[in-house]
This record gives sequence, C-alpha cells and structure tokens, in this order.
Amino acid sequence: MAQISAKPFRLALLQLGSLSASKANNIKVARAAVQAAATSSPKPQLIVLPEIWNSPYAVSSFREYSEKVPNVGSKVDSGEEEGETIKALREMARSSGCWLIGGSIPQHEESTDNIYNTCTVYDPEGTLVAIHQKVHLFDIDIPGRQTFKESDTLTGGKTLTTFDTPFGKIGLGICYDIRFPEMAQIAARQGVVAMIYPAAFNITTGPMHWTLLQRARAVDNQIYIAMCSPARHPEASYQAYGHSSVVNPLGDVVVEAGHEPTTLYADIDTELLATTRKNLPVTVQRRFDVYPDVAANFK
Ligand SMILES: O=C(O)CCC(=O)C(=O)O
Repeated sequence: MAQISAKPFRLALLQLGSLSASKANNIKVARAAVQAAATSSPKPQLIVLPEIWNSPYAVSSFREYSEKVPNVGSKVDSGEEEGETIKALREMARSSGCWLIGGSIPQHEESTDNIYNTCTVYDPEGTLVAIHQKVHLFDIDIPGRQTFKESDTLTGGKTLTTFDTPFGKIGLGICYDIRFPEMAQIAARQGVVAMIYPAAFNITTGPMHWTLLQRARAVDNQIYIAMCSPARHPEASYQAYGHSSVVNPLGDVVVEAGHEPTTLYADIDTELLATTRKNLPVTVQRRFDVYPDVAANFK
C-alpha cells in the first residue's frame, strides 16, 4: 500500500448552468466560471468541470461535438492538432494559474474512428498532464424512468488514471465509473488523496445513489471523493441531478450543491486523512491472504 503524501489544498467544483447546444456558448460559460473561481479568495489550487459540458448529453450528439485530443505531455502551442475545447481548456488553466480537471468532452480518435467520453487534465502552464476515457459506459434501462445507452455511440476506455500534483496524487473516474469500487480501491492503494469524478447523474438514480456511492468510496478507501455535475436544465433532454459534492475520508459530506448553477469550494485536510487512517487502521489490516483473488492488483 503506497503512503499518501499530500499537502492541504482547496478544490473548486463548477456546477455549470446555461449550457446549450452551442459549443461556443458552453466554452464561454466554462471560461467565465473558471475565471471567477480562480479570482476567489482563498484561491483554489484545483478546479473541476462537470461531465460532457461542451455538448448535449445525448448519444446522438457525441460524434458531432467530438474533438481530437492530443497526447499527454503536449504543451500550449505545441503545434499538435487539437479541438477548440482543448485549446480553450489549456488557456483557462494557464490564465487562471490553477490545475484544471476539464470535466469530460466527447473525444474522436482518428486511428480507430472511436468516440470516447474523455476527461483531460491541465497544469497551470496549460500542459496536458492526464487523459481518462470513461471505462464503464452508462447503459441502463429502468422502464418508464431512465434509459440511456452510451455504448450506442461511445467506446469504453481501457485504463485507470491517476496524476501527480505538488499537493498530492489524484485519481480520476467519470460518473458511472463510481459504481465500480475496484477503480477507487486500486487508486487508493496507489496513494491518491482524492478520487474526482466529473459526473451527470439524473433525477432517478441521483436521489437513490449519488451521495451513498460517494460516502461508500470515501469510507472504504479513507480518501476524499468529489463529484462535479452540471446544473439542472429544464429544457435539456437529459435532466442532470446537480448536487455536486465533496465527501471526506470519514464519510461526511463536506459541501453539497442543490441543482442550481453554483461553484462549491472545499479544503482538503490532509491531517484528517492521517488521523482517520491512524484511528481506523483498515488500510494496513487487509487480509489479502484470505482473499487472494483480489490480491494481485491491490498489493
Ligand atoms: O450511475 C448512474 O446512476 C448515473 C450514471 C450517469 O449518468 C453517467 O455515467 O453519465
């Protein structure tokens, strides 16, 4: 089990409102929210955007709104081909001076012609430092209430993603990924201080499981969990739940939004992380000798 090495930091979750079918409008909305968060006091070190914020959340829209995403490590003005949202995200990170988890956008991969639901992360110089492609596609059918089939147009990612910052290692998932506890467990054992999920639950499964899942992942792994949703939009075909929130390693909900547009701030307390692990030492009490089938990936 890797030790957690982290410094306190401030997180901002941007629950964007006024999103529309216009990508240009959505970029404008995101840019204004990033700028407002970055100039708030105390200044956050890490800003997070929601899932699929530059496009309608609809399987029929993903290809049309998709963009080319360059490779991890690519810098501002590297000359690599990239979409307008990626360019804008780099610039938002650079001008804000903050680390930026750019929510997710539909990504077009030219070599396969596949479309992914992809989260990109930038350092304060605008360098692309991590890419997470949603691993578990949201295919559900609750008759008469919520049906969605991302796999009609999307392909699932194949890798787990963490990235290092001066304030600690962060793990990434996207929305439905939170239902699969193995992802957060593996990241926690690699030493992440938080798992962060750009997300867009809906008004059926949100009230059922949104908070429960975050509290479960936090308590099981003794890490912070954050989910960042778009605000509810009465005219959208898909009604996002909203309720962006941050849960601490004890399982307490530290901050939670309603469904209106807002920005949430939370201070990540590394002392609490350490005392939780000291007082309830489950992270060093695992009995992999008793459950060897999971041991290979967790040691
Ligand atoms: O897991 C859920 O209930 C919702 C997931 C979702 O909306 C998504 O993955 O986009």
